[in-house]
Amino acid sequence: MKANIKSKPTIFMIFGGTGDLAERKLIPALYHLFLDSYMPKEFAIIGLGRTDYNDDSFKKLLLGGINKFSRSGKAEKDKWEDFSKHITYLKSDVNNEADYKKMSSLIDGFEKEWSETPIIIHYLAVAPNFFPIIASNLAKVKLADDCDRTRIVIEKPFGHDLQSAKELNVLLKGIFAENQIYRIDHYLGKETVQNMLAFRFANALFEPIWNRNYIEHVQISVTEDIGVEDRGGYYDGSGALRDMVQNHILQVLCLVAMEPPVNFDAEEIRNRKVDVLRAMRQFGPDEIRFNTVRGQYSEGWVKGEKVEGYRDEEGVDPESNTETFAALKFFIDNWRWQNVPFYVRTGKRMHQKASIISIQFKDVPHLIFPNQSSESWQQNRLIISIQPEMSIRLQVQAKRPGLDMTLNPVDMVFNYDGTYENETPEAYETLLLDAMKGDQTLFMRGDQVETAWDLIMPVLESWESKKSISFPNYSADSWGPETAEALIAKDGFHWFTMPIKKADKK
Ligand SMILES: NC(=O)C1=CN([C@@H]2O[C@H](COP(=O)(O)OP(=O)(O)OC[C@H]3O[C@@H](n4cnc5c(N)ncnc54)[C@H](OP(=O)(O)O)[C@@H]3O)[C@@H](O)[C@H]2O)C=CC1
Ligand SMILES: O=C1O[C@H](COP(=O)(O)O)[C@@H](O)[C@H](O)[C@H]1O
Repeated sequence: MKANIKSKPTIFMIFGGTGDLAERKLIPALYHLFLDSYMPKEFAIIGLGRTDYNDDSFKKLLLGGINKFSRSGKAEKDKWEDFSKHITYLKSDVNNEADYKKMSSLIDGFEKEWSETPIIIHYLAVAPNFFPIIASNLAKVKLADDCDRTRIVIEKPFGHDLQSAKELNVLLKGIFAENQIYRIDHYLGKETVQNMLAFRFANALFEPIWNRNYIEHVQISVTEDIGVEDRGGYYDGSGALRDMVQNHILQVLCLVAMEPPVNFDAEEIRNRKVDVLRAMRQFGPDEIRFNTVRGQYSEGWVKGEKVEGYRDEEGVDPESNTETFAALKFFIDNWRWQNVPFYVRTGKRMHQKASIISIQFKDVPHLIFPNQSSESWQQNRLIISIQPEMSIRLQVQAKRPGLDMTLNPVDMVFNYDGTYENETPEAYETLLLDAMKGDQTLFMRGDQVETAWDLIMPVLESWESKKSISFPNYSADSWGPETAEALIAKDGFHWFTMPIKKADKK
């Protein structure tokens, strides 16, 4: 992939430049944008943190990150040298006002030498408790007030609940205009997630059947095989509902369920998405009891190795009642989706890493083929696999070759592998480039975040008030608690799972 559209001169201020996210995601993404000629000629990356680095030792840290985490493997020496000329480290503490003056003079230095006034992107890759102080201090040194010039990228989590999300929005909106605020949700940058828009709105075929008349139910399943890894401290105060459902899963659901936008403008797309959230049915006590399930993993065996239970993970309270699995049944109260259940589930330490949207269509009105067994009969299903396989499959019934009329389900498959030769960019590449271009389509607007919190608050509150749940209730390497199967089985359905390929088998 080689670019021919250049952004304006740009300065990336990476608060938390010495942290895990910068090392694993942000710097490798910027490096790839540079390799693919998307970076402007004049750009600077200013890494910020308290650790005692100089420019050279900081660059060494980042090179290590690229070599380990970049999608193209180790950096080529000359390319890295060209790229790293743009990197500077500024030792600074976000709480120290004097350090913002240093930031300001560093920026002034670039401005004086460059051909054009640069865009300044403040990327907040720090713990959320620092978001307010950074925003306020940036305002004090006038690094926030120019709408055309300064942008702020806010990492997740955006708030811990509805109240804190509202407070953060009020604070940010007191300093920045909405068109300067980029609330990141990295799922929206994934190639396959963006493709939902193309699939639905660039093909005439699907729109007529994309509704309650033809669709029986929808599933969105984001299962992970990893545990909480080294993020136990954060995760234990969060849980699956906050960590995955409130943001990534609801954003994906919006793309599946939204009405056709009239154009591809950021505001239009975001308006249509927020319409879905507004139409989603609120959870009352009965819905919480019957339509939600939570779980927590115990120890188990993964690929022949013993893994710890959640309560034994580092940073986790040994008596923790935080959920590592959540499954919910949602309804959207509008004309298109009335009475179509949307089942979502997510969990850690599950049997397979797979993010899948499965859309099951209604059965044929009358079956003319007698004697078909239940194994050979599958209602039409559209499976959009977000990752790791990137594909869209349409399951249809076909006649099995033979002398009798025996049917079986077959897949019509579009797989990214084998269709496209160019490599798929990482979500952060797309999102950082959009932030540079000033395109907010794939970022969450303030009202979207609040509406999503509003929807899940009753569930969070109910789960947090009822501590008597008997956790752990699923073992590592399983498909989650049995009650999650029951949630969907009582409606006559099953969770769809991707067939495990030979190479993936344990
Ligand atoms: N890591 C990931 O995969 C993901 C992270 N996120 C989000 O990104 C953000 C960062 O996460 P992550 O990188 O994992 O966290 P880390 O703990 O790895 O990094 C935290 C960063 O904050 C800096 N920092 C801490 N205190 C101060 C201070 N007083 N002044 C200046 N800098 C400070 C640290 O620098 P130093 O110690 O040098 O001061 C470090 O660079 C969080 O909001 C997280 O939720 C979101 C999705 C995924
Ligand atoms: O935001 C998060 O996402 C990751 C999963 O992201 P993916 O791109 O690997 O699917 C999840 O592991 C993490 O807990 C959560 O904070």
